[in-house]
Amino acid sequence: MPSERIRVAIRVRPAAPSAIAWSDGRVCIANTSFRCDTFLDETMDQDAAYAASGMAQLVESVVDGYSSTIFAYGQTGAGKSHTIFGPERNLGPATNLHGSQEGFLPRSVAVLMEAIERQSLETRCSVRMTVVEIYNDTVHDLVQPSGPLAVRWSKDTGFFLEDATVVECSSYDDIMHAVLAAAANRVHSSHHLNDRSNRSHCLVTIYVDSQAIAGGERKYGKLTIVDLAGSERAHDTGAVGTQLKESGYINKSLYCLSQVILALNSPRKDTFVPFRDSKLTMLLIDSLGGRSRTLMLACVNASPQFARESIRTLEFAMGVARIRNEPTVALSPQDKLVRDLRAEIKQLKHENEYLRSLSCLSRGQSMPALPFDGPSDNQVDDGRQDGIRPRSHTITETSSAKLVATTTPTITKGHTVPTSAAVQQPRSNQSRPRMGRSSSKPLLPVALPILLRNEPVTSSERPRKSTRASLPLLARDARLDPVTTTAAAWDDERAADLFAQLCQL
Ligand SMILES: Nc1ncnc2c1ncn2[C@@H]1O[C@H](COP(=O)(O)OP(=O)(O)OP(=O)(O)O)[C@@H](O)[C@H]1O
Repeated sequence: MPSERIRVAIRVRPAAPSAIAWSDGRVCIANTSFRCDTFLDETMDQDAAYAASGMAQLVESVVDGYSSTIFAYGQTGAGKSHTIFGPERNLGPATNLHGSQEGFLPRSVAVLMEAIERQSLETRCSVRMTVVEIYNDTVHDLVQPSGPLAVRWSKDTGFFLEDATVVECSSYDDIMHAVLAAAANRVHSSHHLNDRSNRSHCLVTIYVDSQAIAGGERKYGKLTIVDLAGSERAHDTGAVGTQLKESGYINKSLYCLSQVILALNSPRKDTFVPFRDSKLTMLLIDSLGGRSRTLMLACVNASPQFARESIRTLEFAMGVARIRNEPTVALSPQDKLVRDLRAEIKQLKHENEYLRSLSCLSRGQSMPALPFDGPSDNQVDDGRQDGIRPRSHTITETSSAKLVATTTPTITKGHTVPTSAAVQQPRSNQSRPRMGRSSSKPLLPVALPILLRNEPVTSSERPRKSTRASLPLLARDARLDPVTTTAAAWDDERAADLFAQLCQL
């Protein structure tokens, strides 16, 4: 999957009067406007907000081995927990979700379990989950509360939680029971802006391991749903004592998050990204600039009283929206090694082929037959799933000769040649071949750069009309690599016809 930007949806908590307006793809608060992907206005219920957010597509890709993250950010009382968990928190069976006020989490679990069910005839999946909170910059298990959990680093898996309780689940109800029990253990308290304010960041992570029943690669998808604690100012909340201390930790970890986002948006590629500065940023490393597909819910209160805080939330969201992630399928180390080696072999074959053709050209010889005909279909790893991108264009056997001849320098099945910038001209003019009867122009210097660049032939570059006489002869040859074919035509009068054929297709 190509790299993709983190998407941002703005969720508005209703208030009357409202300070927030939306027009032409922009949100406007107190004369400040922001562009945004998705605007979930105050009239939308949870059903409509979930459908418009696009979260369901991210959740479904978890079954294919991708990581997806949704995180809710915003001022205290802006509706983060309402959006993620729903108002009542007495979550019912999946069938009751439609039309209810349940939040994004139960809806995502329902979508996930449906996707697993749909694939159950071909794919075997196992589901596990953890629920933790980060309170005062220490991580606590919410499934079986105990002492703080250590965050460790491993070369293979990145940051991970040591000894977190992992719950095996086989149904929607299993997951929701665990989530509910865990949510009840979360630290909360009351202040001026929220009767039930969460004092910690909560991370629900659902792991989906999948493998085709017929065998093959084992994939490790992951869905992370994060309800962040709200940014707050002691002046507004009236926090003192423990609450004030909690407030300090919340704001510090959100500040670390903003520093990570600032660094990720730096134009300098070597900018240090301070992921290690807080537990929150360590655990979100995959979701920000990593291999996850991520959606941010920027929660704002529509009341004019909170316009300043809402603007700060949206400024933060605009920074997040510039970050690009590289969604990647997570494989077992063995499967990953096999994939990488296949991709490397394929690349080396291409390079070898290209060097052989260059070497033949520079000696003025036709190119000997290649020892292989490109990787067979079941060997080809097109890299689409694990984010490996080929270094130059590739055309498959099914591509038409027209495409081959006019739009790309690449020709035979799965073979690739570098772009024209890398192509060298023959060293000596004397050794250059001449065009056939119909032209005295040397063929190669004219034809090769045209064939190897990624543009059609212009009218001034076309050979004279008479050189196009015997096109049918070369119709089949036009499917061949132009480097190979042109090289074969060094000492051959058919070269001009070949060139004409390629120009005409
Ligand atoms: N879209 C909405 N529609 C109706 N009520 C909402 C909406 N959003 C939030 N609320 C209500 O506003 C109150 C505060 O919301 P919530 O607890 O979700 O805020 P929060 O951002 O999670 O706050 P904190 O960071 O302090 O935990 C709740 O009573 C909630 O039901």
